[in-house]
Amino acid sequence: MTKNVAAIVGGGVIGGGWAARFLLNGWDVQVFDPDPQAARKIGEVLDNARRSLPGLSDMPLPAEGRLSFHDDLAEAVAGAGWIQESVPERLDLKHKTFAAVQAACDATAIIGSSTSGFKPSELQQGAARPGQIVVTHPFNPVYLLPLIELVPSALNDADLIHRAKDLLTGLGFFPLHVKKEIDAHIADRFLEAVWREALWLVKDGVATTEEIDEAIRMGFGIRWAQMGLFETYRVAGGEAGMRHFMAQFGPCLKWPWTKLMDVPEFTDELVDMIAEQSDAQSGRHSIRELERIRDNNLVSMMRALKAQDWGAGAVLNAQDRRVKAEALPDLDRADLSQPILTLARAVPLDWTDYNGHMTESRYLDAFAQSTDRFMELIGCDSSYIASGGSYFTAETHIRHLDEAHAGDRIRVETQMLLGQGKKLQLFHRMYKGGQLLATGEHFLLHVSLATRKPCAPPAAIEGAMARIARAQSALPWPEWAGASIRKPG
Ligand SMILES: NC(=O)C1=CN([C@@H]2O[C@H](COP(=O)(O)OP(=O)(O)OC[C@H]3O[C@@H](n4cnc5c(N)ncnc54)[C@H](O)[C@@H]3O)[C@@H](O)[C@H]2O)C=CC1
Ligand SMILES: C[N+](C)(C)CC(=O)CC(=O)[O-]
Repeated sequence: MTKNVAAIVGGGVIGGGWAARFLLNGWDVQVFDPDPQAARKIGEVLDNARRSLPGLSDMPLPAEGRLSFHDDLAEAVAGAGWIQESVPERLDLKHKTFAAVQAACDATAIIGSSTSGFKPSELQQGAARPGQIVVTHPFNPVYLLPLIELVPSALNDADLIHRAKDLLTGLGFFPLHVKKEIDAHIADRFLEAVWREALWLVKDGVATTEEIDEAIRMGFGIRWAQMGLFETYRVAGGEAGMRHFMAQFGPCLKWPWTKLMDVPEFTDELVDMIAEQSDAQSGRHSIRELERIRDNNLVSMMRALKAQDWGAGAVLNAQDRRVKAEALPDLDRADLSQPILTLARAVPLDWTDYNGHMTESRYLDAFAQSTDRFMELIGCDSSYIASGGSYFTAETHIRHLDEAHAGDRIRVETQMLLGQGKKLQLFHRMYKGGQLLATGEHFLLHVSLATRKPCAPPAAIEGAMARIARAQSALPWPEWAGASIRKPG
């Protein structure tokens, strides 16, 4: 398979985020940025991405790609299948950049622009191959947030849009196809409206930057992460839903609740006032610290949404399902004479504790995921469970042998000690590379979900367990299996 190569043209806040997203998804990344500090800055973004992105999923990311920096733009775009432009938001600079890129890049490569506001047709003006350039507008931090506004013009053909969607989806993004080009696309229209209103509130002395941020993050900001605007307001309409909501609150739009159409002038006085308030609010943290706090919160919230299979969480789950078959072997692909790989993933940020390592309860969480996978392998999958049979765990013994940290890749291999009738006894070993981190021994009983009592499993499950038992019969009994905590003295 040929290696995927991305070129990053402009490696600042956004280009650095794109570089991290590509690299951690296995792409080689070639960067062009005239800033002599670009390598350091991208290195710091990458450090943050490595601790946060891999653990967002319940499946492993591919091996990291190779990162290189180039003084020559032509060299940076050579061989790249995706070129992401993230130079400053100036149309003349973007045009100059596209001309230089197109003089050197592959004609079939996709050139995505991170522009926050320019329409694709504006970006394409004067280009050698206008149809090769499309808006792919990301959200900061690009390595964590799923949304990409994919905005084509009439000059982009269906094949390019299709390929762009596929590649972005493969990188774990949610490409939102914006069908009608418009200044500032969809999301930045909102952000600009909210930003203008906030500027007025500060300028008029109504609220400080801190009070405005509290008004957002203590209330509607949390709501918006899960239901957006329309679904939230539908619920707010009570049993009569959206119609009632509009009847009640529609007229307010004509009341003096909004100043949105006027833009406050960015006088030195206003800039100083906002910068000083912002320093007072958050100046005790460095920007990198704030980024880490933001990433911790985002990962925890998105993983909570995963558990609900909702919104951004559903996007992450869909990505996990796509890579699962590749990441975890089924019974026909596994070497059954050895312990079976039942978990491969990175340690998520929200699995770590005050000691700075994976907390004890998450060892059980990981082993429980391995047990679920083993159940799936023997035929106790979601459709079987829906039909009324399952396993309950009756006893567990975990030994914690070594530490794991956020972003570390871990895997669990499972030996079946007993799989007969209603009894299932599993011995999990958790590794980081070649290092044994923990063992978990679990005794389970097959049950009827109707009676909640133990009962024998059907022949298909018995058969799968017998197949594994035969294959693993030569494996030695694990040291510590059957043991419990020793009596003191
Ligand atoms: N910062 C944000 O929140 C977001 C920004 N964007 C968009 O991303 C683009 C980049 O913005 P930021 O990363 O925030 O800016 P930035 O100022 O952090 O980074 C721009 C980078 O481009 C480099 N650069 C300047 N001239 C260049 C050239 N001729 N060739 C290659 N690199 C060059 C600079 O050295 C700098 O590293 C803009 O179009 C912006 O609208 C999109 C989403 C969010
Ligand atoms: C402020 N901004 C217009 C650059 C914001 C964006 O484009 C998206 C984001 O990440 O908020």
